Formats: sequence, C-alpha cells, structure tokens
Amino acid sequence: MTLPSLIDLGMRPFFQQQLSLEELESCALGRVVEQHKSEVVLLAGGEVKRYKLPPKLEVICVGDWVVFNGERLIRVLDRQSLFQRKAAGTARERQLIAANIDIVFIVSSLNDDFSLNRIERYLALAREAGVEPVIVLTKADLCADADSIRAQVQKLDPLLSVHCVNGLDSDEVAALKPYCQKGKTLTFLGSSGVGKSTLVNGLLGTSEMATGSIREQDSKGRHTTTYRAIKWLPEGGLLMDTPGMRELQLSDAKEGIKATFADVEALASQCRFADCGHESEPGCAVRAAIETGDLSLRRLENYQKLLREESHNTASLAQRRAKDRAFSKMVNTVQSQARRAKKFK
Ligand SMILES: Nc1nc2c(ncn2[C@@H]2O[C@H](COP(=O)(O)OP(=O)(O)OP(=O)(O)O)[C@@H](O)[C@H]2O)c(=O)[nH]1
Ligand SMILES: [Zn+2]
Repeated sequence: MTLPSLIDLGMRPFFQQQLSLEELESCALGRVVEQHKSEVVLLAGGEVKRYKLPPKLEVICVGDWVVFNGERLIRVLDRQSLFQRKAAGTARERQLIAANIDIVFIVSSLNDDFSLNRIERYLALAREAGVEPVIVLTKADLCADADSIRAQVQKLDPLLSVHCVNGLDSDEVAALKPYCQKGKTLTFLGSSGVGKSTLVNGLLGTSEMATGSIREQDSKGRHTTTYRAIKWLPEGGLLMDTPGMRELQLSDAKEGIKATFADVEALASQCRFADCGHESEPGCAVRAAIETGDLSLRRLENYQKLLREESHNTASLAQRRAKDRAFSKMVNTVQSQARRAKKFK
C-alpha cells in the first residue's frame, strides 16, 4: 500500500479539535508507528518523518498523535486510550505501551486452558486503558460445549461482544472483520498459545499489506519499508502489536477493576455497612446475591483477588520508588563529598 492518509491512520474529530488555530495554520499531524530510545517514526499523511525525541517529549508511544512543525516536534495530543505499565507515579517512570487503540481482542482458547478469571483480568486491563474489549474464544473445533462456555462469558457482561471461532478456519475468522474497518486501531491480549498469531494471519489473509510494509518515496525513488509494530488489515484497520502488551500488570488499575465488576460494586453499595467485607456481616447484599445465585462465588473471589493484587503491585511500586529516591540521594551525597574532597587535595 502507498502511504496511508490521516483518515486511514485513525484521525477523527477527537484529535483534530485539539489543535489551536495557530497550529492548524502552521503545523501538521502525524501518528507514531515506531518508537526507539531517542527517535520516533511518524506517518504523516503522505510522508514518513523521523524525529529525535526532545527530552520534554519522551513520554510518547506507538499510536500517539503528535503535532509537528517542519523539523520540530511540538506536542503529543490527548489520548483517547492508553495501555501503560505504571512503573511508578511519575510520568518519567511510566512505561507507555500503546496509545489510541480502539478495540482489543481478548483471546482465550476453549480447551483446558479456559478461565473466566483470566478473562476478567484482561477485561480490567482493557477497561483501565479505556479500550473496548471484544472476547474471542478460539479452538472452538476442539471443544464439545463451546456454546455453554460462551454463555458463561456473556454472563460476565451482557453488553460484551463474544465470538467463538476456529482460528484455522478463515470463514469463521471473518466474523471479526467488522471490527477491522478503516480508521480503527486494534490490538490483541491473551496468554501464550491461545491462537493470537493464528487469528492475525487469518485476518491478514494473503494480502501484500500482511507484512506491514508500505511504499514510500525517497530520493532514490520508491522503496518499501516495514514497521514492526503495525500491520494494515485488508479491511483498512490498523493492527498494533507491541511486545509490551504481554507485560501488562494490574497496578493503579482500580478503575478498570471497578468497571469490570460493576455488578459487584453495585451490590456492595447496598450492604448495611459501608466497609462490609462480604464475609458474615449482617445485611450483606453481596452474600445475599450469592445465596440466590445472582452472583457467583467465583466472581466475588476473583474481584477480591484482583483488588488485592492491584493494591499489592501499586504499593510495592511506591516502595521501590521511595527506595530508588533514597538510593540516588545517597549516590549524590557520596559524589558531592568526593568532589569536595578532591577540591581540597
Ligand atoms: N485446532 C485449533 N488450533 C488452533 C486454533 N487457533 C490456534 N491453533 C493452534 O494453536 C497453536 C498456538 O497458536 P498461536 O497462534 O501460535 O498462539 P499465540 O497466541 O500467537 O501464541 P504466542 O505467540 O505464544 O503468544 C498453533 O499450533 C495453532 O495452529 C484453533 O482455533 N483451533
Ligand atoms: Zn457485603
């Protein structure tokens, strides 16, 4: 494919409206398709641009929309969604993984490996990032009761899109194509071996875009470049595949967990005691729902487990950060003592 237009890349009013009049007149927009330690690569409607990252702009990642003026990067536009590892509280220590993703396919296989708990964990990550999840249950050909498992997943959230597919059958994978239209940015989440690459291959088909390569013009004429992190789907969607997606953790993800377990949260708000532990307290609406079968014990326990894990991760990150600060203070003190000692030699 030749260089995609801004619309192909996912430009929409949410981003456009952030530009000031002055920026509209003098600047241009580009989307980050590759990020290196000190350099980013942008596709900017008809051009490929490479920029050294100014120190102030280091908080940038694949998928970001940026404003540039000639040879200068100006700023990153507000994001519609963001997957990140909050390595610690400060912006500098955050690890951004992928920005402005529209849809995440949460992939789980229907064989022995199937786990509602794991799907809930991925849902919490998707909700925390602000990305619409679509559940894809693979290996339907290896499962005798795919429909009943699918119903269990649907029960997690009646509004959730859930698909059962045999990833090796292109006709079945075609059910996912409506999500992959022009201007949409997609990504995948799921454990190793569940069939993510198989789905990607199925969606890519045999088109030349499959390699993520685009033709660009340079001084020597046309040549083809491949971007590792992105692939164009035949329907026009943009598939982002950054290795960081595999390392996502539940830290600072309370909102995502709450959104995923909105039903449990709603019940808990009806408990007699505001700090109800949902154990044996009188007037516990959560336990009552478990007794009537409206809520499963599994779901309550997973909700509590994910919250514990989240606060443990968040606390240990805060601790590590404090330790790092103490360490660098110590290093600074030693260094300045050494410098002073040298001066007086
Ligand atoms: N029978 C059957 N096999 C499948 C299906 N989807 C994937 N497989 C097989 O499962 C194995 C793992 O699939 P991959 O697509 O490599 O899984 P992955 O999620 O990309 O794995 P990682 O690269 O480790 O993250 C391969 O041997 C696939 O052929 C399916 O729907 N049915
Ligand atoms: Zn309670």
